Amino acid sequence: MHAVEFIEKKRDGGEHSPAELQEWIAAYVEGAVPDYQMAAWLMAVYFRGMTAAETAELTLAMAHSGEVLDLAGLGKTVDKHSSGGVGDKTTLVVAPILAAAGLVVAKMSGRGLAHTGGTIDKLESIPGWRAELSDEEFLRQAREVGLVIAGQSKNLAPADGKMYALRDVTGTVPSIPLIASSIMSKKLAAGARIITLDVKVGKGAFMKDLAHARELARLMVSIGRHAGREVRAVLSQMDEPLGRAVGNAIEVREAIATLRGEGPGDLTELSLALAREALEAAGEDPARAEAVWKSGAALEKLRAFVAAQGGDARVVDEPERLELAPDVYELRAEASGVVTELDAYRVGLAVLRLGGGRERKGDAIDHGVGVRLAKKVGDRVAEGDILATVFHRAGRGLEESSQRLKEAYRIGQRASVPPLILEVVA
Ligand SMILES: O=P(O)(O)O[C@H]1O[C@H](CO)[C@@H](O)[C@H]1O
Ligand SMILES: O=c1[nH]cc(I)c(=O)[nH]1
Repeated sequence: MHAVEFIEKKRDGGEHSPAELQEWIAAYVEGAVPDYQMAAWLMAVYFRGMTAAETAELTLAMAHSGEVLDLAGLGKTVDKHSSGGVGDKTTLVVAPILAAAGLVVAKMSGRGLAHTGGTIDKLESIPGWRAELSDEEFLRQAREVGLVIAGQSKNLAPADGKMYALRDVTGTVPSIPLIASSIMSKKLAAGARIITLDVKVGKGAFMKDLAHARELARLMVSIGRHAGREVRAVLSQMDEPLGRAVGNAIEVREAIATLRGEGPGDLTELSLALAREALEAAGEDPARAEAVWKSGAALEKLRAFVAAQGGDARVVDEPERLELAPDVYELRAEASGVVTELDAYRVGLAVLRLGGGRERKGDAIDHGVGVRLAKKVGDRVAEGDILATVFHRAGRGLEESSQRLKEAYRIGQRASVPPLILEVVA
Protein backbone atom coordinates (compact mmCIF):
# COMPACT_ATOMS: atom_id res chain seq x y z
CA MET A 1 0.00 0.00 0.00
CA HIS A 2 1.43 3.35 -1.03
CA ALA A 3 -0.30 5.52 1.51
CA VAL A 4 0.97 8.82 0.13
CA GLU A 5 -0.17 7.98 -3.41
CA PHE A 6 -3.56 6.91 -2.08
CA ILE A 7 -4.00 10.21 -0.21
CA GLU A 8 -2.81 12.22 -3.23
CA LYS A 9 -5.32 10.48 -5.45
CA LYS A 10 -8.24 11.69 -3.34
CA ARG A 11 -6.64 15.08 -2.80
CA ASP A 12 -6.57 15.53 -6.60
CA GLY A 13 -10.18 14.42 -7.03
CA GLY A 14 -9.56 10.84 -8.15
CA GLU A 15 -11.79 7.80 -7.56
CA HIS A 16 -10.60 4.84 -5.49
CA SER A 17 -11.11 1.24 -6.58
CA PRO A 18 -12.82 -1.24 -4.24
CA ALA A 19 -9.50 -3.10 -3.74
CA GLU A 20 -7.69 0.11 -2.78
CA LEU A 21 -10.34 1.03 -0.23
CA GLN A 22 -10.29 -2.44 1.33
CA GLU A 23 -6.51 -2.35 1.58
CA TRP A 24 -6.54 1.14 3.08
CA ILE A 25 -8.99 0.25 5.85
CA ALA A 26 -7.25 -3.04 6.62
CA ALA A 27 -3.88 -1.27 6.85
CA TYR A 28 -5.33 1.40 9.14
CA VAL A 29 -6.88 -1.11 11.55
CA GLU A 30 -3.60 -3.08 11.67
CA GLY A 31 -1.70 0.09 12.50
CA ALA A 32 0.31 0.13 9.24
CA VAL A 33 -1.36 3.44 8.30
CA PRO A 34 -0.87 5.97 11.11
CA ASP A 35 -3.54 8.41 12.30
CA TYR A 36 -1.87 11.38 10.58
CA GLN A 37 -2.21 9.76 7.16
CA MET A 38 -5.79 8.74 7.82
CA ALA A 39 -6.51 12.30 9.00
CA ALA A 40 -5.06 13.74 5.78
CA TRP A 41 -7.20 11.37 3.70
CA LEU A 42 -10.36 12.19 5.71
CA MET A 43 -9.77 15.87 4.99
CA ALA A 44 -9.31 15.08 1.28
CA VAL A 45 -12.65 13.22 1.36
CA TYR A 46 -14.22 16.13 3.19
CA PHE A 47 -13.29 18.46 0.31
CA ARG A 48 -13.47 16.11 -2.69
CA GLY A 49 -16.35 13.85 -1.64
CA MET A 50 -16.80 10.25 -2.76
CA THR A 51 -18.99 8.58 -5.36
CA ALA A 52 -21.86 6.38 -4.17
CA ALA A 53 -19.88 3.32 -5.30
CA GLU A 54 -16.79 4.39 -3.34
CA THR A 55 -18.89 5.09 -0.25
CA ALA A 56 -20.55 1.66 -0.47
CA GLU A 57 -17.14 -0.07 -0.75
CA LEU A 58 -15.68 1.98 2.09
CA THR A 59 -18.66 1.03 4.26
CA LEU A 60 -18.26 -2.67 3.50
CA ALA A 61 -14.55 -2.50 4.30
CA MET A 62 -15.31 -0.76 7.61
CA ALA A 63 -18.11 -3.24 8.43
CA HIS A 64 -15.70 -6.13 7.86
CA SER A 65 -12.88 -4.57 9.89
CA GLY A 66 -14.03 -6.58 12.93
CA GLU A 67 -16.64 -9.07 13.96
CA VAL A 68 -19.81 -9.35 11.84
CA LEU A 69 -22.78 -10.77 13.75
CA ASP A 70 -24.60 -13.65 12.12
CA LEU A 71 -28.31 -13.35 12.83
CA ALA A 72 -29.28 -15.97 10.25
CA GLY A 73 -31.87 -18.40 11.55
CA LEU A 74 -33.45 -15.83 13.87
CA GLY A 75 -36.29 -14.95 11.49
CA LYS A 76 -37.02 -11.44 10.25
CA THR A 77 -34.38 -9.40 12.03
CA VAL A 78 -34.74 -5.65 12.18
CA ASP A 79 -32.69 -2.67 13.34
CA LYS A 80 -33.98 0.86 13.78
CA HIS A 81 -31.63 3.79 13.96
CA SER A 82 -32.06 7.51 14.48
CA SER A 83 -29.43 9.99 13.36
CA GLY A 84 -29.87 11.65 16.76
CA GLY A 85 -32.15 14.29 18.18
CA VAL A 86 -33.61 15.88 21.32
CA GLY A 87 -36.42 14.08 23.16
CA ASP A 88 -36.03 11.20 20.72
CA LYS A 89 -37.13 8.15 22.70
CA THR A 90 -38.61 6.51 19.60
CA THR A 91 -36.61 3.29 19.90
CA LEU A 92 -38.25 2.59 23.27
CA VAL A 93 -41.66 2.64 21.57
CA VAL A 94 -40.90 1.21 18.12
CA ALA A 95 -38.77 -1.75 19.22
CA PRO A 96 -41.44 -3.33 21.50
CA ILE A 97 -44.09 -2.75 18.80
CA LEU A 98 -42.02 -4.54 16.17
CA ALA A 99 -41.10 -7.41 18.48
CA ALA A 100 -44.75 -7.82 19.50
CA ALA A 101 -45.68 -7.87 15.80
CA GLY A 102 -43.38 -10.86 15.29
CA LEU A 103 -40.13 -9.34 14.02
CA VAL A 104 -36.87 -9.89 15.87
CA VAL A 105 -35.38 -6.60 17.00
CA ALA A 106 -31.68 -7.12 17.68
CA LYS A 107 -29.85 -3.84 17.80
CA MET A 108 -27.10 -1.79 19.27
CA SER A 109 -27.63 1.82 20.30
CA GLY A 110 -25.35 4.66 21.22
CA ARG A 111 -24.98 7.00 24.14
CA GLY A 112 -25.69 10.72 23.96
CA LEU A 113 -23.63 12.70 21.47
CA ALA A 114 -23.20 16.46 21.93
CA HIS A 115 -26.63 17.98 22.75
CA THR A 116 -28.58 14.85 21.69
CA GLY A 117 -29.68 12.08 24.01
CA GLY A 118 -28.72 8.43 23.77
CA THR A 119 -30.96 5.37 23.89
CA ILE A 120 -28.53 3.46 26.12
CA ASP A 121 -28.30 6.35 28.61
CA LYS A 122 -32.10 6.49 28.76
CA LEU A 123 -32.46 2.75 29.34
CA GLU A 124 -29.84 2.89 32.09
CA SER A 125 -32.23 4.98 34.17
CA ILE A 126 -34.12 1.71 34.77
CA PRO A 127 -32.67 0.19 37.97
CA GLY A 128 -30.57 -2.88 37.19
CA TRP A 129 -30.84 -2.65 33.38
CA ARG A 130 -27.62 -3.76 31.69
CA ALA A 131 -26.31 -2.59 28.29
CA GLU A 132 -23.19 -4.75 28.13
CA LEU A 133 -24.06 -8.18 26.78
CA SER A 134 -21.83 -10.95 25.44
CA ASP A 135 -22.52 -12.15 21.89
CA GLU A 136 -24.10 -15.29 23.38
CA GLU A 137 -26.41 -13.28 25.64
CA PHE A 138 -27.33 -10.98 22.76
CA LEU A 139 -28.23 -13.85 20.45
CA ARG A 140 -30.07 -15.83 23.15
CA GLN A 141 -32.24 -12.87 24.11
CA ALA A 142 -32.99 -12.13 20.43
CA ARG A 143 -34.17 -15.74 20.08
CA GLU A 144 -36.09 -15.97 23.36
CA VAL A 145 -37.58 -12.48 23.74
CA GLY A 146 -37.43 -11.15 20.18
CA LEU A 147 -36.06 -7.86 21.51
CA VAL A 148 -32.54 -6.99 22.59
CA ILE A 149 -30.78 -3.61 22.73
CA ALA A 150 -27.10 -3.52 23.65
CA GLY A 151 -24.41 -0.87 23.84
CA GLN A 152 -22.10 -0.53 20.86
CA SER A 153 -19.63 -3.44 20.92
CA LYS A 154 -15.95 -2.52 20.52
CA ASN A 155 -15.42 -5.54 18.27
CA LEU A 156 -17.96 -4.28 15.76
CA ALA A 157 -16.63 -2.08 12.94
CA PRO A 158 -13.47 -1.09 14.87
CA ALA A 159 -12.34 0.96 11.87
CA ASP A 160 -15.27 3.29 12.52
CA GLY A 161 -14.41 3.65 16.20
CA LYS A 162 -10.88 4.83 15.30
CA MET A 163 -11.98 6.97 12.37
CA TYR A 164 -14.81 8.63 14.27
CA ALA A 165 -12.48 9.63 17.12
CA LEU A 166 -10.09 11.11 14.57
CA ARG A 167 -12.85 12.95 12.69
CA ASP A 168 -14.02 14.44 15.96
CA VAL A 169 -10.67 16.21 16.46
CA THR A 170 -9.77 17.05 12.84
CA GLY A 171 -12.84 18.97 11.69
CA THR A 172 -14.02 16.15 9.41
CA VAL A 173 -17.29 15.11 11.08
CA PRO A 174 -19.76 16.90 8.76
CA SER A 175 -19.07 14.98 5.54
CA ILE A 176 -22.04 13.09 4.11
CA PRO A 177 -20.06 10.08 2.76
CA LEU A 178 -18.15 9.84 6.06
CA ILE A 179 -21.33 10.03 8.15
CA ALA A 180 -23.15 7.51 5.93
CA SER A 181 -20.27 5.01 6.01
CA SER A 182 -19.86 5.45 9.77
CA ILE A 183 -23.51 4.75 10.55
CA MET A 184 -24.03 2.01 7.97
CA SER A 185 -20.80 0.11 8.75
CA LYS A 186 -22.10 -0.46 12.30
CA LYS A 187 -25.57 -1.39 11.05
CA LEU A 188 -24.18 -3.89 8.52
CA ALA A 189 -21.85 -5.47 11.10
CA ALA A 190 -24.72 -5.80 13.59
CA GLY A 191 -26.40 -8.19 11.18
CA ALA A 192 -30.11 -7.28 10.86
CA ARG A 193 -31.71 -7.85 7.43
CA ILE A 194 -34.14 -4.94 7.71
CA ILE A 195 -32.85 -1.51 8.64
CA THR A 196 -35.20 1.41 9.29
CA LEU A 197 -33.51 4.78 9.53
CA ASP A 198 -34.95 7.92 11.10
CA VAL A 199 -32.99 10.82 9.67
CA LYS A 200 -33.61 13.93 11.73
CA VAL A 201 -33.72 17.34 10.09
CA GLY A 202 -33.61 20.74 11.76
CA LYS A 203 -32.15 22.85 14.56
CA GLY A 204 -31.76 19.95 17.00
CA ALA A 205 -30.36 17.50 14.42
CA PHE A 206 -26.93 17.03 12.87
CA MET A 207 -28.52 17.67 9.43
CA LYS A 208 -29.90 21.21 9.48
CA ASP A 209 -31.69 21.22 6.12
CA LEU A 210 -33.86 18.89 4.08
CA ALA A 211 -31.54 18.76 1.03
CA HIS A 212 -28.57 17.44 3.05
CA ALA A 213 -30.74 15.05 5.05
CA ARG A 214 -32.22 13.67 1.84
CA GLU A 215 -28.76 13.17 0.36
CA LEU A 216 -27.61 11.33 3.50
CA ALA A 217 -30.76 9.19 3.56
CA ARG A 218 -30.48 8.22 -0.11
CA LEU A 219 -26.83 7.35 0.29
CA MET A 220 -27.48 5.15 3.34
CA VAL A 221 -30.36 3.39 1.62
CA SER A 222 -28.19 2.69 -1.44
CA ILE A 223 -25.30 1.41 0.71
CA GLY A 224 -27.67 -0.97 2.49
CA ARG A 225 -29.16 -2.24 -0.77
CA HIS A 226 -25.67 -2.79 -2.18
CA ALA A 227 -25.02 -4.99 0.87
CA GLY A 228 -28.27 -6.93 0.36
CA ARG A 229 -30.32 -5.36 3.18
CA GLU A 230 -33.85 -3.93 3.11
CA VAL A 231 -33.39 -0.31 4.05
CA ARG A 232 -35.87 2.53 4.33
CA ALA A 233 -35.40 5.99 5.71
CA VAL A 234 -37.94 8.37 7.18
CA LEU A 235 -36.95 12.04 7.24
CA SER A 236 -38.47 13.64 10.32
CA GLN A 237 -38.60 17.14 11.72
CA MET A 238 -36.26 18.02 14.61
CA ASP A 239 -36.65 21.79 14.87
CA GLU A 240 -38.48 21.34 18.17
CA PRO A 241 -37.98 18.36 20.52
CA LEU A 242 -39.98 15.19 19.99
CA GLY A 243 -42.66 14.73 22.65
CA ARG A 244 -42.76 16.75 25.85
CA ALA A 245 -40.04 15.07 27.93
CA VAL A 246 -36.29 15.64 27.54
CA GLY A 247 -33.81 13.90 29.84
CA ASN A 248 -33.33 10.24 30.69
CA ALA A 249 -35.74 8.81 33.30
CA ILE A 250 -38.35 11.36 32.22
CA GLU A 251 -38.10 10.15 28.61
CA VAL A 252 -38.50 6.51 29.62
CA ARG A 253 -41.66 7.53 31.49
CA GLU A 254 -42.97 9.21 28.34
CA ALA A 255 -42.14 6.20 26.17
CA ILE A 256 -44.07 3.95 28.56
CA ALA A 257 -47.03 6.36 28.51
CA THR A 258 -46.92 6.26 24.71
CA LEU A 259 -47.07 2.47 24.68
CA ARG A 260 -50.12 2.77 26.95
CA GLY A 261 -51.79 5.09 24.45
CA GLU A 262 -51.33 8.13 26.70
CA GLY A 263 -48.31 9.68 25.00
CA PRO A 264 -47.89 12.88 23.01
CA GLY A 265 -49.25 12.90 19.48
CA ASP A 266 -45.97 13.52 17.65
CA LEU A 267 -44.10 10.68 19.36
CA THR A 268 -47.01 8.30 18.77
CA GLU A 269 -47.28 9.29 15.11
CA LEU A 270 -43.57 8.93 14.35
CA SER A 271 -43.22 5.65 16.26
CA LEU A 272 -46.16 4.08 14.42
CA ALA A 273 -44.88 5.38 11.06
CA LEU A 274 -41.42 3.87 11.63
CA ALA A 275 -42.96 0.59 12.76
CA ARG A 276 -45.18 0.46 9.65
CA GLU A 277 -42.16 1.04 7.38
CA ALA A 278 -40.23 -1.78 9.04
CA LEU A 279 -43.18 -4.17 8.83
CA GLU A 280 -43.76 -3.36 5.18
CA ALA A 281 -40.05 -3.87 4.41
CA ALA A 282 -40.35 -7.27 6.13
CA GLY A 283 -43.30 -8.23 3.92
CA GLU A 284 -45.74 -8.05 6.86
CA ASP A 285 -49.02 -6.17 7.16
CA PRO A 286 -48.14 -2.64 8.34
CA ALA A 287 -51.49 -2.44 10.20
CA ARG A 288 -50.00 -4.86 12.75
CA ALA A 289 -48.12 -1.89 14.24
CA GLU A 290 -51.27 -0.18 15.47
CA ALA A 291 -52.91 -3.48 16.47
CA VAL A 292 -50.14 -4.59 18.86
CA TRP A 293 -49.83 -1.07 20.24
CA LYS A 294 -53.55 -0.94 21.04
CA SER A 295 -53.81 -4.49 22.38
CA GLY A 296 -51.12 -3.97 25.03
CA ALA A 297 -48.91 -6.66 23.43
CA ALA A 298 -46.14 -4.10 22.84
CA LEU A 299 -46.23 -3.03 26.50
CA GLU A 300 -45.97 -6.68 27.51
CA LYS A 301 -42.93 -7.03 25.23
CA LEU A 302 -41.30 -4.05 26.96
CA ARG A 303 -41.73 -5.80 30.34
CA ALA A 304 -40.08 -8.96 29.04
CA PHE A 305 -37.23 -6.99 27.47
CA VAL A 306 -36.49 -4.94 30.61
CA ALA A 307 -36.50 -8.07 32.79
CA ALA A 308 -34.30 -10.04 30.37
CA GLN A 309 -31.59 -7.39 30.62
CA GLY A 310 -31.69 -7.38 34.42
CA GLY A 311 -33.92 -4.34 34.84
CA ASP A 312 -36.76 -3.79 37.29
CA ALA A 313 -39.78 -4.50 35.06
CA ARG A 314 -42.13 -2.99 37.66
CA VAL A 315 -41.26 0.41 36.16
CA VAL A 316 -43.49 -0.44 33.20
CA ASP A 317 -46.59 -0.47 35.43
CA GLU A 318 -45.31 2.01 37.99
CA PRO A 319 -43.28 4.54 35.99
CA GLU A 320 -42.95 6.76 39.07
CA ARG A 321 -40.27 4.27 40.15
CA LEU A 322 -38.10 6.01 37.55
CA GLU A 323 -36.90 8.75 39.84
CA LEU A 324 -36.82 12.38 38.79
CA ALA A 325 -34.49 14.91 40.44
CA PRO A 326 -36.26 16.42 43.47
CA ASP A 327 -35.82 20.13 42.85
CA VAL A 328 -38.23 21.86 40.53
CA TYR A 329 -37.99 25.14 38.61
CA GLU A 330 -40.80 26.52 36.49
CA LEU A 331 -40.13 28.68 33.46
CA ARG A 332 -43.04 31.06 32.90
CA ALA A 333 -44.17 33.04 29.87
CA GLU A 334 -43.29 36.72 29.92
CA ALA A 335 -45.88 37.56 27.27
CA SER A 336 -49.15 36.25 25.91
CA GLY A 337 -49.52 34.80 22.41
CA VAL A 338 -48.61 31.60 20.61
CA VAL A 339 -45.38 29.62 20.83
CA THR A 340 -43.81 30.21 17.40
CA GLU A 341 -40.50 28.48 18.05
CA LEU A 342 -39.01 25.97 20.50
CA ASP A 343 -35.39 25.41 19.53
CA ALA A 344 -34.49 21.76 20.12
CA TYR A 345 -30.76 22.50 20.15
CA ARG A 346 -31.17 24.91 23.07
CA VAL A 347 -33.45 22.51 24.94
CA GLY A 348 -30.81 19.79 24.46
CA LEU A 349 -28.15 22.12 25.87
CA ALA A 350 -30.41 22.96 28.82
CA VAL A 351 -30.57 19.29 29.82
CA LEU A 352 -26.85 18.80 29.18
CA ARG A 353 -26.01 21.64 31.61
CA LEU A 354 -28.12 20.01 34.35
CA GLY A 355 -25.94 16.92 34.07
CA GLY A 356 -28.33 14.91 31.88
CA GLY A 357 -25.62 14.45 29.23
CA ARG A 358 -21.83 14.47 29.03
CA GLU A 359 -19.59 17.50 28.68
CA ARG A 360 -16.59 15.15 28.32
CA LYS A 361 -16.26 11.57 27.16
CA GLY A 362 -16.78 9.15 30.04
CA ASP A 363 -18.51 11.67 32.37
CA ALA A 364 -21.16 10.15 34.65
CA ILE A 365 -24.65 11.39 33.86
CA ASP A 366 -27.59 12.19 36.13
CA HIS A 367 -30.55 10.14 34.95
CA GLY A 368 -33.07 12.04 37.07
CA VAL A 369 -32.65 15.54 35.66
CA GLY A 370 -34.66 16.77 32.73
CA VAL A 371 -37.30 19.06 31.34
CA ARG A 372 -41.03 18.73 30.80
CA LEU A 373 -42.28 20.99 28.04
CA ALA A 374 -45.75 22.24 28.96
CA LYS A 375 -45.97 24.33 25.79
CA LYS A 376 -44.83 23.47 22.29
CA VAL A 377 -45.02 25.21 18.91
CA GLY A 378 -48.59 26.22 18.12
CA ASP A 379 -49.74 26.25 21.77
CA ARG A 380 -51.45 29.40 23.09
CA VAL A 381 -49.97 30.94 26.22
CA ALA A 382 -51.00 33.67 28.61
CA GLU A 383 -48.40 35.74 30.45
CA GLY A 384 -47.37 33.87 33.59
CA ASP A 385 -48.27 30.40 32.27
CA ILE A 386 -45.77 27.61 32.85
CA LEU A 387 -43.79 26.98 29.65
CA ALA A 388 -41.58 24.24 31.02
CA THR A 389 -40.72 22.49 34.27
CA VAL A 390 -37.07 21.74 35.03
CA PHE A 391 -36.14 18.83 37.31
CA HIS A 392 -32.72 19.57 38.76
CA ARG A 393 -30.50 18.75 41.69
CA ALA A 394 -29.59 21.42 44.20
CA GLY A 395 -29.22 24.02 41.52
CA ARG A 396 -26.48 22.18 39.57
CA GLY A 397 -26.33 23.99 36.24
CA LEU A 398 -29.77 25.52 36.80
CA GLU A 399 -28.82 29.09 36.01
CA GLU A 400 -27.35 28.29 32.60
CA SER A 401 -29.96 25.66 31.89
CA SER A 402 -32.91 27.95 32.55
CA GLN A 403 -31.24 30.63 30.42
CA ARG A 404 -30.92 28.20 27.45
CA LEU A 405 -34.52 27.13 27.93
CA LYS A 406 -35.73 30.71 28.00
CA GLU A 407 -33.84 31.41 24.75
CA ALA A 408 -35.37 28.29 23.19
CA TYR A 409 -38.90 29.71 23.36
CA ARG A 410 -40.23 32.37 21.07
CA ILE A 411 -43.71 33.74 21.56
CA GLY A 412 -45.48 35.63 18.79
CA GLN A 413 -48.85 35.94 17.17
CA ARG A 414 -49.00 33.18 14.57
CA ALA A 415 -47.21 29.85 14.40
CA SER A 416 -46.79 27.50 11.50
CA VAL A 417 -46.39 23.92 12.64
CA PRO A 418 -44.26 22.02 10.12
CA PRO A 419 -45.19 18.44 9.26
CA LEU A 420 -43.48 15.85 11.47
CA ILE A 421 -42.73 13.38 8.70
CA LEU A 422 -41.13 15.11 5.76
CA GLU A 423 -40.37 12.24 3.37
CA VAL A 424 -39.82 8.53 3.09
CA VAL A 425 -36.82 7.28 1.11
CA ALA A 426 -37.19 3.68 -0.01
O1 LIG B 1 -30.12 3.42 17.62
P1 LIG B 1 -31.11 4.42 18.14
O2 LIG B 1 -31.82 3.93 19.35
O3 LIG B 1 -32.03 4.90 17.08
O4 LIG B 1 -30.20 5.63 18.65
C1 LIG B 1 -30.25 6.92 18.16
O5 LIG B 1 -31.34 7.58 18.73
C2 LIG B 1 -30.95 8.18 19.96
C3 LIG B 1 -31.62 9.50 20.14
O6 LIG B 1 -31.01 10.59 19.55
C4 LIG B 1 -29.44 8.16 19.96
O7 LIG B 1 -29.02 7.17 20.87
C5 LIG B 1 -29.09 7.77 18.57
O8 LIG B 1 -27.86 7.10 18.49
O1 LIG C 1 -22.44 6.81 14.02
C1 LIG C 1 -22.39 7.98 13.73
N1 LIG C 1 -23.26 8.85 14.26
C2 LIG C 1 -23.23 10.16 13.97
C3 LIG C 1 -22.30 10.62 13.10
I1 LIG C 1 -22.24 12.63 12.62
C4 LIG C 1 -21.36 9.71 12.52
O2 LIG C 1 -20.50 10.06 11.72
N2 LIG C 1 -21.46 8.42 12.88
